[in-house]
Amino acid sequence: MWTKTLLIRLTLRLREEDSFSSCSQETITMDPSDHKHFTVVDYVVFAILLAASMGIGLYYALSGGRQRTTQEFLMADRNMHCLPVSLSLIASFQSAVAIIGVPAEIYTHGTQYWFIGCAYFLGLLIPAQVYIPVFYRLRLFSTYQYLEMRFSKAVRICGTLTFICQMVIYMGVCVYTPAFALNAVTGFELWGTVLATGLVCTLYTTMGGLKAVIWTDVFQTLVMFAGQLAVIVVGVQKSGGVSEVWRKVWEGNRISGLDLNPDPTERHTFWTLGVGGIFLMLSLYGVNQTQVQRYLSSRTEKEAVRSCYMVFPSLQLALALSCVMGLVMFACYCGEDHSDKLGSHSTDAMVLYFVMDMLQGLPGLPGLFVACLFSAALSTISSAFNSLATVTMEDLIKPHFPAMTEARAILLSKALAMSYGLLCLAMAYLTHLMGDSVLQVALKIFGMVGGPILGVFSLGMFFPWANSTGALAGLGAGLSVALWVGIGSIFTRSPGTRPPPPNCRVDLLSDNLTAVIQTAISSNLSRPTGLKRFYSLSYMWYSAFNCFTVIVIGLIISFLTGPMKEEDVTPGTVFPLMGKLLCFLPEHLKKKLCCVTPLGQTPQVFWVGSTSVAHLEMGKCGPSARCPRRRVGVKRGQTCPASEMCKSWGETDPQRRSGSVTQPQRLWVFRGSGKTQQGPIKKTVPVVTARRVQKDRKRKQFERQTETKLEEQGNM
Ligand SMILES: CC(C)(CO)[C@@H](O)C(=O)NCCC(=O)O
Ligand code: NA
Repeated sequence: MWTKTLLIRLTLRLREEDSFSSCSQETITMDPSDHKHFTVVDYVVFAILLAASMGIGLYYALSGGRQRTTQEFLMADRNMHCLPVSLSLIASFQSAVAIIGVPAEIYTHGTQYWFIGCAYFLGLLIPAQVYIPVFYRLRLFSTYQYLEMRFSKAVRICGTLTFICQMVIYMGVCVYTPAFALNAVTGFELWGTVLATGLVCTLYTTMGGLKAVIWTDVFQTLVMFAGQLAVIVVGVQKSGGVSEVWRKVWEGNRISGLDLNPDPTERHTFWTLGVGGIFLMLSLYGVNQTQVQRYLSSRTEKEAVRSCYMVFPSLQLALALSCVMGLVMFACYCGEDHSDKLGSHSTDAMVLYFVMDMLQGLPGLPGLFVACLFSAALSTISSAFNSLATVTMEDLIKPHFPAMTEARAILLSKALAMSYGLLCLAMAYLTHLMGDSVLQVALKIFGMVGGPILGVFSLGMFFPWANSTGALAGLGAGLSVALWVGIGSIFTRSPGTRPPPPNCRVDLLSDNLTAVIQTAISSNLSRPTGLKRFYSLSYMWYSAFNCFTVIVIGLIISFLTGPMKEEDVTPGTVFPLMGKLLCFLPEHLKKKLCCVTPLGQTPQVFWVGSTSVAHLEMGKCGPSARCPRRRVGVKRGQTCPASEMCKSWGETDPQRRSGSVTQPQRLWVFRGSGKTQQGPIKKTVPVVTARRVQKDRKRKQFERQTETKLEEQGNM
């Protein structure tokens, strides 16, 4: 295999000669000791970013419901549109790590990483079609509530703790990256920057709740794109235009073809990126609380699904921008080693060096790029803080203190956001000690800790036989194997010397050839075997591998300890995957094979006046409603036994039971399957303002229908 590549490269080499990059000769005029690229304009641009973010936080702290309910603070009143939600979804996992790490990856290893874009198709389609409908219809507060409904409290707590670990470690990398890069290049105080980032972020997250987090995300995502675009435009211009950049990256062999090598230890191939990447995407966009919280804050399920689809183009754009930036950097810097000027061997730091090099002398642009880095970081950190506060509150604290007042709960949520902020600063220090490429560190964390979490959710959602013991054992096994491989990989990593900076032309130095052949031969000879081979599994497979470990162990233990029956599983928690895949089979066969119970329908939200409530209490179903409890033979608009209605609805709204409702009320009514989820319908959301009522034409029409129908029924 390698000999073939070598031959091709050799031919390339022999064909070409001469020339050095013109770009680098022109532009590297920077004095290595000169670390100050910031003019007053730059500081102003950067200050505007921070001020605007704080402003948005303040706005939501003082407007609307003033963040006095957890429903508003953590769920944005479940009233968001898809556009802000989708921009906020990309912002969650697109941090300074990607802005700096992806160009560094492309610069050193070529465009192979770009194939991760292929994983976005299924990686977003599956969440939209499978995970979002399940979570949304259960009307959860936190994803981990799902684990309790499907399995047990213990699974929920273990899931929550795993998630907290994942996010806190990831936060460390996120806080550290921009601070580290800035320090290396502009001489910004490292720990001062880390502290400032943490502080600003904690403040606006704490003040403005999820609404502020989502709207600052929108603003920050736009700043992020603008900063990257600025670097690319200026960089291309300085290196002599698009065709010149293309010529250089082509000659430098940076454009990678589709690598179909099936070897799972190969770091980046189409299979590791395009297929392993799907599982990475599922763990991030399907079951990660940060994202699920955004889906749940959407006003309807359709809107949530739409926002997930809308992530696709923006994520492709983000990926393309950072890859192109890496290529432009190559066109300018190939064959040069700037590590002595930087005092650091990290390619990550070199990316920032390149940016500042390009943008110097253009007042405002260095400021814009630093704003871009911080936007990316802040949007990720704020989302993570908010989600951490949510799970700690909903999954760890509230279940043990059910009588806590709302005011107390909100105070505690804020205190939590604050203390997680401090914890992340500590984690930033840990990253500082690790010294790997930041992109790889972040993606490894997602795979090692996120993979097992994805496994538990998938086990519950697709396999009705899985029981609580199986889930716990599976999660434990998944995490252990993940740690084993992850830590093993650190220790078996070949200590080898740092690779030289990539050459402009693969043919430039003929004496390099011997070196290349030698490395190729030695790497071929020292091909890892046995356990070492297991340790050298590509980190892009971590998510998939760990997810499957959880599922396999989970199923084995479940079958050993007594599998669950489909009837015993909480309705709406199992996705009828087999039923959908085997739709061509006759009904009785499908029933035998399990997994045919459809998901519950989205609760139909409608408003009823006091009259209709009275009627409902007397035992009339709403026009499009079925009995909330399964009743055989009850059809649309028919009367169902009063005892059933009052029992189930009385439980959900004590106010209505006492008959004191005078204003329109919102009710959740389930249509379709006839099964109701008792669990999640804990709260009815009271009182809509008169203006909103007028605005919503459809609802009014529905109300009118309700009234006439009920009058008719009353007259009968
Ligand atoms: C999560 C993906 C892979 C999604 O494209 C990408 O945004 C990425 O590589 N992120 C790295 C982690 C970060 O930017 O914080
Ligand atoms: Na971000």
